Amino acid sequence: MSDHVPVTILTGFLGSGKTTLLNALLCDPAFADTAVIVNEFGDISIDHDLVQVGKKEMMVTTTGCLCCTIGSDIRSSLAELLDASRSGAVPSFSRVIVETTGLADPAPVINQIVPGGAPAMGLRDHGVGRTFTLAGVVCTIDIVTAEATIERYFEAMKQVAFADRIVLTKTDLARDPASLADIDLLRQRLRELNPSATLLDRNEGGFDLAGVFAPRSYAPHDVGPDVEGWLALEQALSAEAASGAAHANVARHGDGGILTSCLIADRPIGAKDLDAFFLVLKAAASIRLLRLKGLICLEDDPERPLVVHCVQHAVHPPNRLDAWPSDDRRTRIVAITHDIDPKALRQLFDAVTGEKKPLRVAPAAALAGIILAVALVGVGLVFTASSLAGAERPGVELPVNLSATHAP
Ligand SMILES: Nc1nc2c(ncn2[C@@H]2O[C@H](COP(=O)(O)OP(=O)(O)OP(=O)(O)O)[C@@H](O)[C@H]2O)c(=O)[nH]1
Repeated sequence: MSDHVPVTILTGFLGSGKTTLLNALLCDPAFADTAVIVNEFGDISIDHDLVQVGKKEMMVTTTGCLCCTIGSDIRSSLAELLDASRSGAVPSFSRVIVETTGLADPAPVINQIVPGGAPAMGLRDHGVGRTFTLAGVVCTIDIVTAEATIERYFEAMKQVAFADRIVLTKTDLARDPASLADIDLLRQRLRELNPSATLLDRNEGGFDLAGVFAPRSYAPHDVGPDVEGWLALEQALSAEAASGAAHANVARHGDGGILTSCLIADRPIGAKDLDAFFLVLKAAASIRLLRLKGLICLEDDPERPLVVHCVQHAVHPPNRLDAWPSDDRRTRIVAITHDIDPKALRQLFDAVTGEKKPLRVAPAAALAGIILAVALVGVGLVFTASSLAGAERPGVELPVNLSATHAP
C-alpha cells in the first residue's frame, strides 16, 4: 500500500446489512480514526442518525445518489473531508469508508478513485487523487432476498462483480436444511458472477470483520474482465462529460419506476395506527416495497424512537432507541418502491398520521382490507382506505391507489 489514505467502498443492495456491518466495525477502537461517507437515496437522511460513528463530525452524509448525481460524487465528498480535516473542523483520520446507497452502480464510483479512471476536472480532483487510494470493495449479500434481487436488478449484479470481499448476511435466519441448501446455491451463483472475491459469512464463528476492511490494493484487472469492461465504459462516459458533451445528472436506475418517498409526521403516532399503515402497505406493495426504514415517534413513549426496517417482503424486528439520536424528533420514514405511485403512499401515511381523526382498523376489517388490497392491486384497480376504517371513521374518503405506475 502507498502512504495515501485508504478508501474502502461498502456496497450491497437495499437492506442487505451495510449499516449493520459498518456499526459493528466502528465499535472496534482500532477503527476510531475512520471517516465515513454515507450516501442515501432520498431527500431526508435516516442513516445519518443510525450510523454509530464515534464523532459525528467524521461523517459526511450525501443524499443525491453517488452514481447519478453530479455534485454528489465521491470526489466532492472526499474533498469536503480533506478540507474539513485541514481546517481542523474534523479530527485527523487514517482511513475512509464509503457506504453507497443500495441502488448504487459501483462502476462510476470506483471510476472516480481508481488510477486511470475519470479525468481530474480541476485542482480539487488532483488533490483527492494525491491523497486517497482505493483499498477494497466490500459487498453485503442478504441471503433472504439476494437470488431474486440479482436477477431483477442489474445494479445488484454489478455490486457483486466489483467486490473483492463478499459478505453473506442474515445467515443466522437460515437454519433448516432447505435454507442451507439454498445458501449453497447462492454461493455458487456468486462464484459464477465473481470468481476472484473472497466469500465470507457474517454470522460464522471466526468471521474477521476488521480483516474485511483491512486496506489492500484493489486492481480492476484482478477482479475480472467484466469489471474492466464496465470501467472502460465509465472512462469513456466521464471523458465525454469532461469535454462538456454530457452534463446533466444521469439516471441509472432502470425504467424510472424506482422512486423514493420521504414521509414525515410532526405529531406522535399511535401504535395501532402504525400497525394499520404497515398492514395495508405490506399487503398492497409486497416486493414492490424495495426498502423502508424509519425513526418513529410513538405516542406511548415519544422520547424513545422506534427504528423500523422492511426489506422487500421481510419485516425486520423493530428496536427502540433509548433517546433520539439528534434534535429532530419527528417521525421520518424513507420508502424506496418499484412501480408504486408515491402519492398513494403519502395519502395512506397522511391518513394514519395526519390532522384528521386517527385511522382505526378493527382486526376483522383489517383482514378484509388486506384481501381487498391484494385483489384490487392485482388487477390494477383503486381501493379506498375508508373501506378499512369502517364505522369508526364514517364518511372519510381516502383514495389509496398503490397500483403500478409502470408495468412491473
Ligand atoms: N437477522 C439478521 N438481521 C440483519 C443482519 N444484517 C442486517 N440485518 C437487519 O437487516 C435490516 C437492514 O439492515 P441495514 O444494515 O440497515 O441494511 P443496509 O444495507 O444498510 O440498508 P440500506 O442502506 O438502507 O440499503 C436491519 O433490520 C438489520 O438489523 C444479519 O446478519 N442478521
